[in-house]
Amino acid sequence: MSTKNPRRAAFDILLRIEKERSFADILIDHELSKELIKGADRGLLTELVYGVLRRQATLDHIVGQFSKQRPEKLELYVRLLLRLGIYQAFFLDRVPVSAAVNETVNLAKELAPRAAGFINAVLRSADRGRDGIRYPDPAEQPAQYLAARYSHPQWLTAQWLEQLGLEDAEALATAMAEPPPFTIRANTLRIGRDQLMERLGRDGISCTPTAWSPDGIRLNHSGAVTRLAAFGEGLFTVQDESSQLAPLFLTPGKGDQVLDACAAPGGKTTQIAQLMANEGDIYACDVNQRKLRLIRETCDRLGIRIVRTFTMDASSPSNAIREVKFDRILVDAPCSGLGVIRRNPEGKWWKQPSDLEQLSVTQFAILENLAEYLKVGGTLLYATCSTSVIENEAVVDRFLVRHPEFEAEDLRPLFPQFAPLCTERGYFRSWPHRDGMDGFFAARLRKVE
Ligand SMILES: C[S@@+](CC[C@H](N)C(=O)[O-])C[C@H]1O[C@@H](n2cnc3c(N)ncnc32)[C@H](O)[C@@H]1O
Repeated sequence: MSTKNPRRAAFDILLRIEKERSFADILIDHELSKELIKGADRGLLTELVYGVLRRQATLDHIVGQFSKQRPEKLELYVRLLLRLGIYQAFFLDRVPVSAAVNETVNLAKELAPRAAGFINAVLRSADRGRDGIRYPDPAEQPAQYLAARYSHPQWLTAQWLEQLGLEDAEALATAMAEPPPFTIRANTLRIGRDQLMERLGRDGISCTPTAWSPDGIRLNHSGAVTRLAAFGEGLFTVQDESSQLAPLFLTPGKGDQVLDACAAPGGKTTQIAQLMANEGDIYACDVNQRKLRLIRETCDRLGIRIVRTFTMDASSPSNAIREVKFDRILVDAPCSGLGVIRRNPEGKWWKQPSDLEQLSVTQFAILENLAEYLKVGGTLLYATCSTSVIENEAVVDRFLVRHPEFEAEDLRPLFPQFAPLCTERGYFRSWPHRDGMDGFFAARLRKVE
């Protein structure tokens, strides 16, 4: 049976991401499903694609030191081949440098024959000169330094510096360039966390309990967990620890009427159902009708019966919820995803600072629209997986000014166990480098009159 070179497959995927803005996970899954890449090469393909996307700016910076032409002026094929070669030679212990260079040059002979000599020369001189690579001076040009050294857009490193200062921003930049942890949540409607860990252990999966989430389990590998029998039996779902904390701050109770306004694919919807012991009503809505199927599938798998799904634009009035006053509303808002860029590294290169302002307009419109659907005394939780103040505190502040019937509740006295994860203003904000989970924000707003 024929096989495919994983480096060639990685090149093809990176090319499509550059040209079409396709998502890496979908392209990798598609390639692997063809079963033309075997054994350890399957892991190598994933590592090459994600590694190059995560380290792209650093790889270009290194190329720039050994090429007369600036990396952004190079032909796309040549730039991608050099990124692949430098990534293997500098960041992959499992590939000897000689193999990294030779394999890349062989690929170049096939894909960009006229540039094969140039690629060979750059890779070999980069290897010889690896100890002399220079980066911008962190004291003089901290944003440029973090951007080149840890491979992030410079406007983003500038934002981190403003929020955290150099030392902390450097720790964040380091964490954001690493692969993320792989975390699941036990479906406590069917099994306790300890029991599930025992079961996973018997299946040969090594794991540890999460530090903060009571139902979270961190797996020490990210293999195909959805193929495990325990997944099919609905004993767990995949969800980052930060995302597992948001529903806890909402405190939904048995028998409540709950609106999950931006619900797909349903990670938090199903956790809310768990917290309600599968009793009450959850209206799970999303503007994207196709994604509602994912919520229903997960509910079926986890044995959740109290969720009804609707297509709804949460930023404008809807007939679907016209008659209802809710005890709890979750707004897990559409956002930039700046807190999860290590999971979707391709996305960080597509975002612009102006996106944050635009998103904040939608986020505010969703809050404004949903305010009236909450009962007096009820709680609305506003959450994002963004680290940006523009999408978080600024949206909440603006909402509170316009809606004096709401007040922000300080999470620290209500949840003393999570106080170390809260900001000075009593909002939840997690950071990958400090807390070992994704970057996340949540504000608990109570309707007082
Ligand atoms: C952060 S994701 C939600 C994740 C989900 N809560 C979970 O835990 O699995 C944001 C969702 O908001 C949806 N969305 C975007 N704009 C919306 C709008 N105007 N009204 C309702 N949903 C919207 C997107 O389709 C996306 O599924």
